[in-house]
Amino acid sequence: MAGRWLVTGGAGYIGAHTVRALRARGDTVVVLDDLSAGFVERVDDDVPLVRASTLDEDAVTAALTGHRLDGVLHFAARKSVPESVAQPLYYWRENVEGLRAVLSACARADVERFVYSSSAAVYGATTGAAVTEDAPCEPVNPYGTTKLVGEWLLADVHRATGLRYVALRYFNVAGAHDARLADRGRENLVPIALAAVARGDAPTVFGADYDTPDGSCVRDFVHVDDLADAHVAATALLDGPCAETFNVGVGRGYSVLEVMATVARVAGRPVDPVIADRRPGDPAAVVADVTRIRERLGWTALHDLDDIVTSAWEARVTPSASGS
Ligand SMILES: O=c1ccn([C@@H]2O[C@H](COP(=O)(O)OP(=O)(O)O[C@H]3O[C@H](CO)[C@H](O)[C@H](O)[C@H]3O)[C@@H](O)[C@H]2O)c(=O)[nH]1
Repeated sequence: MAGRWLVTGGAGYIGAHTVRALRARGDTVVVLDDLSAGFVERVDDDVPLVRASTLDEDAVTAALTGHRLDGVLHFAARKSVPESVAQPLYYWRENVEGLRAVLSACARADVERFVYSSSAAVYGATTGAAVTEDAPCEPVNPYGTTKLVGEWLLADVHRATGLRYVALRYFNVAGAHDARLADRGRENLVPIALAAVARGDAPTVFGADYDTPDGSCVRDFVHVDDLADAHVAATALLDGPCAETFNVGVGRGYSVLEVMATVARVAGRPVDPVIADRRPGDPAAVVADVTRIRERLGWTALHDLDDIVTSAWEARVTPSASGS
């Protein structure tokens, strides 16, 4: 059934890609975004944009009732690990209090379908083996803590009111559908490495002495278009009672050095990275077990690392000081 969705953070990188995928299915979308990190150019002219913070419960309620919406995809949040370490109170307000306010608005507007952006950061330092959704959650930074508390809040509300929800734990998201929707931030490996190579600078590898095949960290890189499709697939579960959590990754790890080699190939330029010290807080390997999402949703990633880096290279835009 085509839905009528409020997409919070719909002017952000992942939110805007998901708006595109929902509309391609024929769903109706209203975006709520305070544009603190999002960009108005990412919102199509024929999509209503409510310029408000998720902390403004009355504005969220009015958007839900005014547009007769029946579900929420909640992307609006802060997502920088180092920033969360420096400013935990800010992260608890934006990510936890923001979610609480949106859920409260849902209760007031009788909206009972909810998709939540969670993160592999909820697991903390994993053993390196592919991690299932039942693995212990022991986040190692405030960003991960706020995402995990959000999952607990959803579970509590589900038990109390029957709220139907799906929580998606994203692994390392990269790539772009096109330049307009692309990630404009410089917070993650792929955009940082591509920007360095475009400038003619050597990218940096944080640590080549890990207990991994080539010594650099291993991550599970998922294309943002695949992630957007996972959200569309997840909405189907909300037609009935639902309280589920899924990893969203490819199920295969690539090392930072493998990413550098892919960047060199895609950019057609030699890349000779600088090997630097380990970055504090980095687990050696984080890879998703994707059995559950494949079996329950029939979703599987279609794009590999080559597609991810190629799409990000083709869509690269002028670096901005902030934004995502
Ligand atoms: O210039 C760089 C940038 C990053 N890295 C390395 O590349 C890997 C990936 O780093 P990112 O910062 O791109 O991503 P993280 O794995 O640290 O974190 C990402 O994935 C997490 C979940 O696993 C959270 O979702 C988080 O928000 C998201 O940024 C790390 O080993 C990092 O040290 C480099 O070597 N050089």
